[in-house]
Amino acid sequence: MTRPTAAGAPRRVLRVEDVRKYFKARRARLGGPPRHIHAVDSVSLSLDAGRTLGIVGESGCGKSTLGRVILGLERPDVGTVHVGGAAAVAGTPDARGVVQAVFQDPASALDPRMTVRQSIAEALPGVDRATRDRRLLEALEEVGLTEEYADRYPHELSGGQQQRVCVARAVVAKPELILLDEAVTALDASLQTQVLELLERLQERTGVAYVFISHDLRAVRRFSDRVAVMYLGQLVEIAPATDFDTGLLHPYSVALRSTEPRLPGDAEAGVRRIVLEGEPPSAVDPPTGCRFAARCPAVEARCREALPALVEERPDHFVRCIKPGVLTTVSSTSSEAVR
Ligand SMILES: Nc1ncnc2c1ncn2[C@@H]1O[C@H](COP(=O)(O)OP(=O)(O)OP(=O)(O)O)[C@@H](O)[C@H]1O
Repeated sequence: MTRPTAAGAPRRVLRVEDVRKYFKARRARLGGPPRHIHAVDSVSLSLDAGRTLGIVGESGCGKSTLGRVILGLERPDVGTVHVGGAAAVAGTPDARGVVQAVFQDPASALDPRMTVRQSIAEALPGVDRATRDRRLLEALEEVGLTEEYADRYPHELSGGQQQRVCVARAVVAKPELILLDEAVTALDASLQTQVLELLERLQERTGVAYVFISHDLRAVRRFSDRVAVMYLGQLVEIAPATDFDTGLLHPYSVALRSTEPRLPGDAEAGVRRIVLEGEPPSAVDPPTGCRFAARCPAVEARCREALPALVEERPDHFVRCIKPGVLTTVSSTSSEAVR
């Protein structure tokens, strides 16, 4: 559900504009030139209230760094991030409370010396006690926990209950955007479903937007409205989640999608697995041209010459490739895949 503004247009709650985040890398040799890890490189995207943007890509492609920049925990070297309907700059006092986060490991996210009540109250600084208690109970109810959990310590809760407390702590300040960084990865399948359903209900009711970072492509596809695919610090594709099954256009996205484990009952006969050779190139001083060229099954000489732009190939579907759609996961014969 997208919450319309007074004028009827959707309310934008995240605007990432040409964000670059580089970290210093070790010099190749003593006295050699300084080198940088291009963790996030020229990423632009936006998100409206009530919508969910999934972010996927191999380990080290920059998903969490982008998340930390959105949260204001890292300052971008270039570019800006605006959060909330009032477009506060991430990391400034105006952005406080506008964005919250839920991370992978609830046990380490919760202070073992604090009760649930204390942990959640921390997210409401300066709020009087009566209001705080009321908001605490509302937040607990929101995540399906009763008042009796308020005075428990984290070790007295199951992993699923701990993650519910983390969600309650994230929602109690009524943020406009919540970053979910592998937020359900540590939970077993049925708990994952429960937490995702809880987040969906919350979104329908409040219009909160989610950025959902995950390695679990199945969960991303099911939970997100749009999916962004990152490779070596850059967006290579950003598309409606409905295009995720057979409509992906970048060879890397297609290969990534093809490695998703199939479950019994998946109606996907003819889907073939594309095994990528080699590791992603180093994020230190990445190659010119398409960053996926070294591993792309459909590479041509011109792919290495210049970095392709992110182009809108279909409505609301952007891809960074000079031959979009050259690879498909669905093949009419088991060997055909590269056209
Ligand atoms: N504080 C840091 N200092 C130096 N390098 C960093 C730092 N944080 C991240 N990096 C590097 O930036 C790149 C992107 O890392 P990031 O953690 O954002 O990737 P990721 O896609 O979230 O990976 P994963 O899925 O494994 O969490 C990697 O090369 C990583 O080593």
